[in-house]
Amino acid sequence: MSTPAPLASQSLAAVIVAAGKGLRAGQPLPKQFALWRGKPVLRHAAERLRAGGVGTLCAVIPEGADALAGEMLAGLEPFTLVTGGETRQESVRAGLEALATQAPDLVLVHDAARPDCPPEVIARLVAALADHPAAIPVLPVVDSMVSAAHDLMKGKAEREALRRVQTPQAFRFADILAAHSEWQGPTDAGDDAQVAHATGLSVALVEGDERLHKLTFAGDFIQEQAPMIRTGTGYDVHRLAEGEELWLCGLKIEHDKGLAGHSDADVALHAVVDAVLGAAGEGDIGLHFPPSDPQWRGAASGRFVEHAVSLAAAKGYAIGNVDVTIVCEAPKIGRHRDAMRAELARLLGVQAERVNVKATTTERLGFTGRGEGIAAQAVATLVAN
Ligand SMILES: Nc1ccn([C@@H]2O[C@H](COP(=O)(O)OP(=O)(O)OP(=O)(O)O)[C@@H](O)[C@H]2O)c(=O)n1
Ligand SMILES: C[C@](O)(CO)[C@H](O)COP(=O)(O)O
Repeated sequence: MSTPAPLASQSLAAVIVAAGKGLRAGQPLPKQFALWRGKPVLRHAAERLRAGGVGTLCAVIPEGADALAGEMLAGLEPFTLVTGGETRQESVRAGLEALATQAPDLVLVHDAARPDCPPEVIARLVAALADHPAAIPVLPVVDSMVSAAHDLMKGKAEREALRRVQTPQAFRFADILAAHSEWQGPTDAGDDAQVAHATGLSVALVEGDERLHKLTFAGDFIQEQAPMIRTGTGYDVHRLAEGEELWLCGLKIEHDKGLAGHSDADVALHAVVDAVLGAAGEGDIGLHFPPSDPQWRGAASGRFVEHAVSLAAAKGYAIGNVDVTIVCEAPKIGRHRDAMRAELARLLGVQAERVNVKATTTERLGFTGRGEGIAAQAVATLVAN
């Protein structure tokens, strides 16, 4: 077994197996090349791995599919294309052998047919490799289980001892390459964890994610047709306090008080971030940038906007338009409106024409009326690429 170096300094590559026939999915093309949420399944899988920190990608594809796969992966260089085998196991081995000249420290082996890989799963897998040569994402079984003899129940199966296994599966590269090379059994192992385990490697189990669902049947494609347009709303409030800076829509505004908060407390950008995350189905700002995390202390909220836009882009969506309303008695927003609009558009990566900044007072009523705080609400639409 290879000795691990500190994880941060280790190179991470991925083998994406995309050489199957996809017969059960019944798509006009093998399922990994079919469109899902507006983009080819293989493209989604590759983009999500990149977003999770993967460097070199090796896509294992059917014979003769180089041009098609190359077009689908354009812009995601560096990647290599390798011809797969009759079974998934043979395809994985071909991918690992193709990576051998680069000898990455760590490798993820991933089904192209699982297009939505959350970066946090990759983080959990890589962290587990500090203590184990292999790590796989698993989920609990929620239905009761039986063993079967044809169409008759044979006996009860112990659900508590079972897990559903997903990909990506993570390995120290030298170990999994050796395990595949040493394998003497039939070449239809269910997955690479089985190959690793059979050669004596310990395999850590980390929490998987339902988003890693494997596209298998025609229904997976019918139900997953992406809406062309998605909408999200955001709302945020921060307290006005003396001695604080006032940041609104990414601009520092001169005022006798500023907004208090863990980051720069830009209440308008926070509302926009929540609107974009909401439209993308990616939770909220607290999930991605927890106030308990010291790295976000004093952070410029523009970073949060850019991250939300990148998450939407990874799902195949671009900003349609964003409309934000700032609710305060003072300062007066009107004279800053054009600059705010321009800066917000820059952060969102769109023309200013797609952005609108409004302001209102609450007629001196409530906390905004008394000048105790500023509120903001936003609406964002996303359009499928
Ligand atoms: N010889 C093979 C078989 C499968 N795979 C890949 O392994 C993953 C998981 O396999 P599965 O979902 O079973 O895909 P298919 O074998 O293509 O599906 P089917 O059994 O419906 O034909 C898929 O990304 C598939 O492309 C592969 O690279 N090489
Ligand atoms: C690798 C795998 O996706 C882990 O769950 C699974 O074993 C693939 O099985 P399939 O029969 O090739 O769909």
